[in-house]
This record gives sequence, C-alpha cells and structure tokens, in this order.
Amino acid sequence: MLNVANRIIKMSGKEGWRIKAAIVLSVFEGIFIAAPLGLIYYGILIILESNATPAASVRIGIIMLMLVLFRAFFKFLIDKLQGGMAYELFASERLKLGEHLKRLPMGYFSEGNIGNITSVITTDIVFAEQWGMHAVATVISSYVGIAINILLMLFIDWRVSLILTLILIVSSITLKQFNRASKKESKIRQDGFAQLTKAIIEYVKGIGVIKSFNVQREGDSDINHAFDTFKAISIRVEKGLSGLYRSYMYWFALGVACIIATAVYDYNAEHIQLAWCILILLFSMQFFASFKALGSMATLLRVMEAGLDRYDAIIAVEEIDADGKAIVLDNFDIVFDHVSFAYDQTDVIHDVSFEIPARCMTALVGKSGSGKSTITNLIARFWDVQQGAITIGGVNIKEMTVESLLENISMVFQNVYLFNDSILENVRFGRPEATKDEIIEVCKKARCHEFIMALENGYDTIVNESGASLSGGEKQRIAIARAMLKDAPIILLDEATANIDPDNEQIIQEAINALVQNKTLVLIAHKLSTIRNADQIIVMEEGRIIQQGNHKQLIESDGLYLEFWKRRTKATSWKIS
Ligand SMILES: Nc1ncnc2c1ncn2[C@@H]1O[C@H](COP(=O)(O)OP(=O)(O)OP(=O)(O)O)[C@@H](O)[C@H]1O
Repeated sequence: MLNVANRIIKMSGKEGWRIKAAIVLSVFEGIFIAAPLGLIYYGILIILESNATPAASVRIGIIMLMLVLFRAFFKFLIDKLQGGMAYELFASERLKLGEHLKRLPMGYFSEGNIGNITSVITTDIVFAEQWGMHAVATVISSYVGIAINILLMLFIDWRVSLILTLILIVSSITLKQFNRASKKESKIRQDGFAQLTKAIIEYVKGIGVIKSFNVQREGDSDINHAFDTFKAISIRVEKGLSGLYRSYMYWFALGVACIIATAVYDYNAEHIQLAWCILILLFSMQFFASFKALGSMATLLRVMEAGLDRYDAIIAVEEIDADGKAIVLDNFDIVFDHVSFAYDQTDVIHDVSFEIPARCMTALVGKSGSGKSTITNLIARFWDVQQGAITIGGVNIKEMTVESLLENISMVFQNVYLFNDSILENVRFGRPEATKDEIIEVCKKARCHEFIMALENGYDTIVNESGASLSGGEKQRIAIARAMLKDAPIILLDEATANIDPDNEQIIQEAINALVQNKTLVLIAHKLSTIRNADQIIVMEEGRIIQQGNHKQLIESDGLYLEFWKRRTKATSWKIS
C-alpha cells in the first residue's frame, strides 16, 4: 500500500514536497482527531465524581471547539497542499506520454497496443488522477491513526494496546493476501478492458462496412464477445475478492469483542479506573476505523497500481531515437545504402541502394505492395531499417533525434487526417507559431482559400473527426497547405488519384506544384504527367529496384516500366462512347 503512495510521491518529482508536507501535517491532524478522547475521559471523570458543574461543561465545550478548529485548520492545510495536485501531476504525465509515443516506432502502434494506450490514457490515468491523492492521504492518515491509537492505549491499558497490535498484525496478513489477489485480478480486469477498448475502436472504425454489408448479427461479433468476456471477468473479480475482504472485516468484529471483554475484565481486576473502562467501551468500535479505511483503499490502490504498471510499461518501451542527436542538416541528398527491412519477420525491402538528389523530383513506381510507401516510411524513420543505412546530407538518420529529422520533412498522404479542430488550427499544425495571415497566404497558394471562405465560419469552421465534412480533394489541399506552411526541404508525397474528379485533380496538381518548388521531392506516382516530369524514376518490384532512370531512358529499354507506361497510355486513351 505504502509503495503505491511512494510511487505517486516519486512521480510528483519537484512537487513531491507538497505530499511530504501533507504527511507531516496529517500527523498533527491525527493528534487532534485523537485528542477529544482525553476530553471525553475528563467529562466521564467529572460526571462520575459528581463535579459536572456548568462551568466545567462550558470549559469542556470551549476546549472541544478549539480541538475541532485545530483539526479543521490542519485539514485545510493538507487539502491546500494536495488540492488539484493530482490533476497537475497527471496532466504533465499525459504530456510526457504523448512525447514518448511520438518517439516510438510505428510498429508499436498495432491494434492491440492502441487498445492498451487508449485505456491507459482514458481510464488508468483518469482513475489515478481522481483517486491518487485521496488514496495517498487516506493511507497515510490511517497509519498515523493506528499508531496514535496503539500508543494511547499503551498508557491507558497495555492489554488493549496489545490486542490492537495483534489485530493489526493478523489483519495485515489478510490484507496482504487480499492485495496480492486484488493486484492479479485488477491486471486481468484491465487487460480485459484494453481488449474491449480495442474491439470498440475496431467496431467504430469499421462501422461503414458493417452497415453496408448489413452484418449486425447478434452474439457472434468481436464486440459482443469482448463485452461478454469483460462482464465475465468483472463478475469473477468481484466474487473472488469479496471472500477475502469479508475475512479482513471479521478480524475487527473479533477485535471489538476482545477489547470490550478486556476492558471489563481490567476494570473488575482494578487494573483500570471506571472512567477509562467507559472510554474504551465507548470507543471500541472507533479504534478500527483506520484499519477499515485501509481495507477500503486496498482495491482502489490495486486498480491504481495495475494502471500505473501499464503506464510504466508503455514508458519503458524503447524510443526509436534514444541515442539520437539534434543535428541540423545543410544538404538534403537522400541515400539508401544496402537497405533491408522487414515489418515483422517477412522481408519487404531487400538490399536496396539508390540516391535521391536534393532539389529534384524522384518518382517511385511499381505494383501495389512493391514497397513504395515503405521507402517513404523509412525516410521519415517511422520504422528503423534492419540492415544498411539511410543517410540525408551524409548523416545516418539513426544518429538523429526524430524531431531534428522530421523538421526537414513534410509528408502528404493519400488518406489525409484532419484533427477535430478549426481549419485554421489544422493548417497551423504545420508551423504552430504561424500567424493567421501566413496561414491564409499558404491556403491561397494551396488553392483552398476559396472553398474555405465559402464555408459558413470560414477558417474557424470546425472540421469533423478525420475531416469527414470535407471532400477528399478539399482535405488533400488542406494537407498540402499544412505542408507548405511547414516549408520543409524534403517532401514525401503519396499522390492522390482515386476518388478525385478531373477538376479537383487539376487544382490539386497546381497546389502540389506550388508546394514542391525547390524541394527534394519523393513522390509515389500514379499519374502519367508526374511520372514523365520526374528527374528520376525508381521502378520497384517485390521490395527491389528493378529499373532506374528518367522517363526517356526507361521507355527506351524493355522492362516493367515500358509495360506500365503502355498500359497507362492505353487506359488514359479509353473513351466512354
Ligand atoms: N504496417 C505494416 N505491417 C506489416 N506489413 C506491412 C505494413 N505495411 C505494408 N506492409 C507490407 O509490406 C509490403 C509493401 O507494402 P507497401 O505499402 O510499402 O507497398 P506499396 O508499393 O506502397 O503498395 P500500394 O501502392 O498498394 O500502397 C506489402 O506486402 C505490405 O503488405
């Protein structure tokens, strides 16, 4: 229990002093919680001795009021120190996690891990945020309360103190068992929750397909299975833990009975006065309040601990650029030197070597699955190559931090992702410090200004998730404006052809032309026009380069490119008659 509290203190870093100060203050609070016992003893004493005068009652009342005020004062200081701290702490942990995720290889973001990351951010951290400080405060004040009670009883009746200590020992053993079981079950439950999150993400992502194929059958879908499994796990966890929790509580019932019997026996044996005996009887239930509070915190702390374990497990994943340096490049030639790469076990790129000269257009062509996107992903270091090296301006990109590398690269994908934010902010993502005027200027160049101005709220229009409220061509142009604003010297571009009508295609082409001027452009080419204009064309097949040259050179020699060219030319000459 204390180790979870300790973990939260460690996580709080520089702010940890606030928790430590609150611990010290809770000792004082504990003293003022226990102090009324002495006052009540005094009250019982004067009643038994028939000295309960009005003046004595007023005296007791005033002292009690002061004790309550002191207790409230310490509680106020504790709350002030701890208040809002969990939110500050976990807000910075979220930012840390975000920074960390940026530096993980894309391979980490498999469906399973996405479920895990989502439930860590949305459930585990939120849980720790809501309960973390409360749990730390309760655990600490419970231990302080237990220690004060045992010490106090040592002065009044050592036998009662002994019973309290024995109950503390045996209940701690039960609590330890409970904690162990609870930790194991919490992990199972949270893993089940991560699976459920993954199934929900999958379901929501595939909702279009599910609807269009009308396959909403009951009982056999992944999501239903995930709900059923999670329900079964939760019920099992509840059942498994309730037995142990009950036995923990039985010790206190036994403890209360033993304390009452001991107090009465000690009074009869004249070991203690009547006033002490009455006081012990009055407070026999109260003595175990701190123990019970610890028990009720146990499950909460275990859930929190399992959550923090999962958070730590993500933080422990090695960053792709752990040894990287922030290097400023002054030349943007890209060289692949005997590069081989596999996503999992299967090789996708086989011993590939080529050069992409700076400020030139290099087009990658090849059949679907030949490895074109993989080449661009490797340049941006979404994954690291397993063999060989990729250098930019003579620097191996593995020596660079991801940030210093990506500063030089803009990427425009076919599937544009827009954030659920205004158009202005979506474009500003390319360069966060850009002014509105600069954004408007690039939007004009990227041919988006007109359609943005036609929207009811112009640049302040909020884009639906993934930009669902905009057409494919409009989203592409926003992505181009974003890349243009970034003004990086290297552009990796996956040309959009599908779903774009000829008018839009023309506009997008103009936007792209404005984007790529004077840049090192690597283009996954689908259109004849771009292929023909490229300074260099790299033809790929099954992860190998089979041809390389410019258009003129390649159509003069037999090979896949010529075949590809002939097929494309034929396709573009087709007419609907
Ligand atoms: N994230 C991934 N995990 C595992 N395998 C992948 C992943 N991405 C691509 N692949 C595999 O790597 C190979 C090359 O894929 P890549 O996307 O680079 O080809 P491509 O030429 O760009 O194809 P397309 O033109 O269809 O986009 C394919 O066999 C593909 O199935």
